[in-house]
Amino acid sequence: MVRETLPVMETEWFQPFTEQPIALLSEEGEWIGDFPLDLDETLLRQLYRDMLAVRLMDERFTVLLRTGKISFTAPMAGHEAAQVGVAHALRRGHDWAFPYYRDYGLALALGVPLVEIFGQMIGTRADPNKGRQMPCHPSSRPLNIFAAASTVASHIPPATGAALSMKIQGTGQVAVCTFGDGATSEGDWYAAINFAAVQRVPAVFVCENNRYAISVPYSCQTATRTIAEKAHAFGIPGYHVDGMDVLASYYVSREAIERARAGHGPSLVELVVYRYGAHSSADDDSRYRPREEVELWRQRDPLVRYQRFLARHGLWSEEWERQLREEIAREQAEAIEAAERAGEVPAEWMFDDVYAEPLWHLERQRALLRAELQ
Ligand SMILES: Cc1ncc(C[n+]2csc(CCOP(=O)(O)OP(=O)(O)O)c2C)c(N)n1
Ligand SMILES: [Mg+2]
Repeated sequence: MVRETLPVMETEWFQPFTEQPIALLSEEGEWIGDFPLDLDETLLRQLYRDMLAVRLMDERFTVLLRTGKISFTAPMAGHEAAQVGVAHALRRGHDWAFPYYRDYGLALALGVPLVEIFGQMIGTRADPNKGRQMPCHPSSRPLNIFAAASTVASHIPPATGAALSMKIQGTGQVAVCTFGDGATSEGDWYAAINFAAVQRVPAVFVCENNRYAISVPYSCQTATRTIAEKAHAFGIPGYHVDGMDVLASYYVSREAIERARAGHGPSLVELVVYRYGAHSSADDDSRYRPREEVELWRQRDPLVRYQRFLARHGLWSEEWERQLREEIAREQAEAIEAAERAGEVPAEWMFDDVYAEPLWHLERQRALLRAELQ
C-alpha cells in the first residue's frame, strides 16, 4: 500500500545541518524519535515488504546476468531503506520522480509493475522503453517517473524545470530528484539546485551517498564533511540523514516534500548509505574497497535493523518472513517469465520515436537492417 494523501506538516521536526546523521531507529531497532510515530501497521509492514523485494530483486538481477539474460546490472543492496523511504514519502502518480540508474528499488516501491521492470532489464516487448535503454534505467509514464539517463547529473536540471512548471501552473505537485554522491561534483548539480532555490520551486534533491563514485572515494570527491552542508551555498535546508534507517529516510523526505508542496521551496536531503555490491557488473570493487569496510557496513544492514523494530512491535515473525520470501520469489519468477514471453524487441524499433517525421536516411537504414535480418 502506498499512501495517496499525506498530512501537511504543521511543525517541522527535523533540524537541517546536523553533525550526526538523523536517525529514528537505533541499531537494535528501538524508536528513538522525539515525536509520535504516526504510521499505521499496514504501511509499517509494507516498508519491510518493499525493502525485502528490492533485496531479492537485486539478487535476481545477478542471476539473470550470470545466466546471460541481461547484459548489465547496478546493484542496489544497501540502498533499500533510502529508496523505499523516499518512494513512500511522495504522492505516487501525482508527484514526479527523477531517478538515476541505481534506483530500481525506488521504482519498485513507487509501483512500477514487476513485468515492466524485468522487461526493461532483459529488453523485451514488456519494456515500455521498447528495449532501447541500458538495463537499470527505470521510467514510467503513468507513475510520473522521468526516464533515468546514464549521464551523471543530467536529470537534475530537468527536475528543476519540471518543478518550475509545477509552480507556475499551481499543480500542487513536487519533483523529487535522486542521485549519487558523485553527481554532486557536476556543474549541472550546482546550476539546477541554485536555480531551484532562487525560484523557490517545489523540488526535493536527494543524494544517496554511498561514499563512492565507482572507485573514487568520498574524500577525493569533496572537501566538505557532508553533502547536506552544501545546501548552505544555495540558501536552502540540507538534511543529513541515516539512509540505512527506513523511518528516518521516510520522515525526513516527507517533511521536505510537504514543505516544498506548501510553497517553502526546495531542500537537499543526504541519505547516508552503503552499496554492498560492486558499482556495476562491469566493476571489481575488491580493487579499491577493503573487505573489512564492506563487512562493517554489512553489520548495519537496513533490513535487519527494521526487522528488529517490527519484531519489537509484534509486527514481524519468522513465519511471516518465510511467507513473504516465498510470495516475492514467486511474483518475481512469474514476472520474468511474462517478460520473456512478451518476446524479443524487433531491432528496427530503434528508429522509432526519435523524430516526429521519419527522415529519409533513417528510413534507408531501417530498410537495410530489415533486409539484413531476413
Ligand atoms: C557525466 C558522466 N561522467 C562519468 C560517467 C561514468 N560514471 C557512471 S556512474 C559514475 C559514478 C557515479 O557515482 P555516484 O554519483 O556516487 O552514484 P553511485 O553509482 O555511487 O550510486 C560515473 C563516474 C557518466 N555516466 N556520466
Ligand atoms: Mg556514490
